[in-house]
Amino acid sequence: MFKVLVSDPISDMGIQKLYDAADVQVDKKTGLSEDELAAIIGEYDALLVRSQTRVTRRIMEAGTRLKVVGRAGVGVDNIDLTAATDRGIVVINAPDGNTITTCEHTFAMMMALARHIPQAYAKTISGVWDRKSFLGVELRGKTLGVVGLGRIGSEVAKRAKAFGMNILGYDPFMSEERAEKLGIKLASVDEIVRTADFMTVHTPLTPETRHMIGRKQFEVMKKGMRIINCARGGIIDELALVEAIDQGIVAGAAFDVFEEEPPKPDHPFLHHPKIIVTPHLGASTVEAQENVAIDVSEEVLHVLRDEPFKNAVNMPPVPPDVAKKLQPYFGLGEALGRFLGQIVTGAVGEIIVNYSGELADVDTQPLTRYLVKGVLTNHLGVEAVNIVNAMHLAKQRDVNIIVQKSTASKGFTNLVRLTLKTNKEERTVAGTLLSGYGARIVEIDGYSIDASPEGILLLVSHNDRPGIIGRMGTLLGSNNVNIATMQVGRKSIGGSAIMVLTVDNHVPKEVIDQLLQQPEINSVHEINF
Ligand SMILES: NC(=O)C1=CN([C@@H]2O[C@H](COP(=O)(O)OP(=O)(O)OC[C@H]3O[C@@H](n4cnc5c(N)ncnc54)[C@H](O)[C@@H]3O)[C@@H](O)[C@H]2O)C=CC1
Ligand SMILES: O=C(O)C(=O)COP(=O)(O)O
Repeated sequence: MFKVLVSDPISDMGIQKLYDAADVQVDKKTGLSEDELAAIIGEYDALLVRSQTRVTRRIMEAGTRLKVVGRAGVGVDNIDLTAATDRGIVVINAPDGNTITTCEHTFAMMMALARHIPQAYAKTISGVWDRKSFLGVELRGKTLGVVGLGRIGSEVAKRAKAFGMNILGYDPFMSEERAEKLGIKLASVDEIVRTADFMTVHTPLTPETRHMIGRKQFEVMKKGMRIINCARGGIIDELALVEAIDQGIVAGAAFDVFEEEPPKPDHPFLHHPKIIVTPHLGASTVEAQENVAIDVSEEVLHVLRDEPFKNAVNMPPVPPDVAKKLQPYFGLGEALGRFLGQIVTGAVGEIIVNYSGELADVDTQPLTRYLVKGVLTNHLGVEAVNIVNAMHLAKQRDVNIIVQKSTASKGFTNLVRLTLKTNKEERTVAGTLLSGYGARIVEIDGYSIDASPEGILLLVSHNDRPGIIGRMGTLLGSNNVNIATMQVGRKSIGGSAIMVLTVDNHVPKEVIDQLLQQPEINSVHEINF
């Protein structure tokens, strides 16, 4: 008999399958403190939560029988994924069940924003009949910019067409063909902020999306823009947004999510006449709550019964024989993926992996998952991609994965070469596992190099001229960025060259901009592992 604990308010209809299962006993105990949960979790095989229960390392460790944690929703911010993975506990979420509901909430916010509904409601019920202050705008004929065209963003775009809106969209994983089918004109974030009338974001919160709409974007933004965020707090810089509204650049904003939830009582959004807010209600409908509960219950049953499951958000254990051979390469594979994922521009259409040397004779499938995971992590977020779903996510995005094997390994006993083809460029990195030294990057876009894929790297492409290296050092040094190691690669004297620096701290955006203004420096990328 499997024992399942439901510790948050989850739809009873949705988890009926668990109640009906002859091999499952369900207990519902909501509102437990961490101490109370830690005291009882040892009896359970599965834990079902929403966002309230904090499933900490302590809970995972006390859950000696715990095989699976199910999240009835998308975000798993409240679950310690590393602790779950360490303990071999599978974490399941329900990514599809609340898509439409959140999309509809986005529209509710967009229309409330366009017609000042919350402000007009408040005034009317206060006894003031004010028809002058709330002149709205139509959606028809306006341009909507959608940043993030995944499940929710694509549905928003579809519905916006029914309102007669023109759609501009940005997502590094959206191909021209899919965009065309959805009636979306692909554009950069810059084009969107300069030309759209409304703008909505639907990305996860990642280092790349944090403050992706900030001061710089507000400076060039079309006057009168209206902005909606029903994704995650922090994608739009809150303080910069308030400034942009006060300067008359942004006409209004509608937010369901905050950088800190719940927001402090003095948060400027809560007192601004042009900002409307809801308390993270995006997924809160009867239907979505039922859907996510059904999906997560089914998946939890699969895990408990040792049947195949698909929505795991952490890493499942790898079979011991495969692990023994490949485990040492997993870190290298993921690092190569993360490296290229952070430097390519354009929509990734093809991932080509070439294994050579001693890897040519091994079943490298699990390793390929790590490479693909690394590539996708940069855009989809650490929470969304794991080795279970990496290939599935790539396929969903029409990304073609090609695996090749060859015996030529440039003198290395093993070599992993990764190439990404996007609609704009093709880039390659190769790495090896050196016994005693660990993972090394040995080639970048055909330049020989020797760098360790860890910490923070700076990749600079420049023209091979005297003085560049010195200028780089001076500029970084004067901005308090300490260089730990430096490698230079070139194909011919005076030709194009690359520099790979390991730095001890993040390089501020302004410093990268200063580097880019230097003559002979063509591109600069900070890469985080
Ligand atoms: N307010 C609420 O209650 C809810 C919020 N959400 C949030 O909504 C967001 C979207 O959810 P889904 O559509 O289900 O996720 P998804 O994974 O289907 O879509 C996210 C999309 O963002 C794209 N993306 C990543 N980095 C990007 C970048 N730098 N620029 C442009 N696009 C980028 C990805 O390629 C992906 O297609 C997530 O943050 C999720 O947590 C989801 C459900 C309810
Ligand atoms: O599913 C998500 O990511 C959400 O943001 C909704 O979370 P909730 O279950 O409403 O706390």
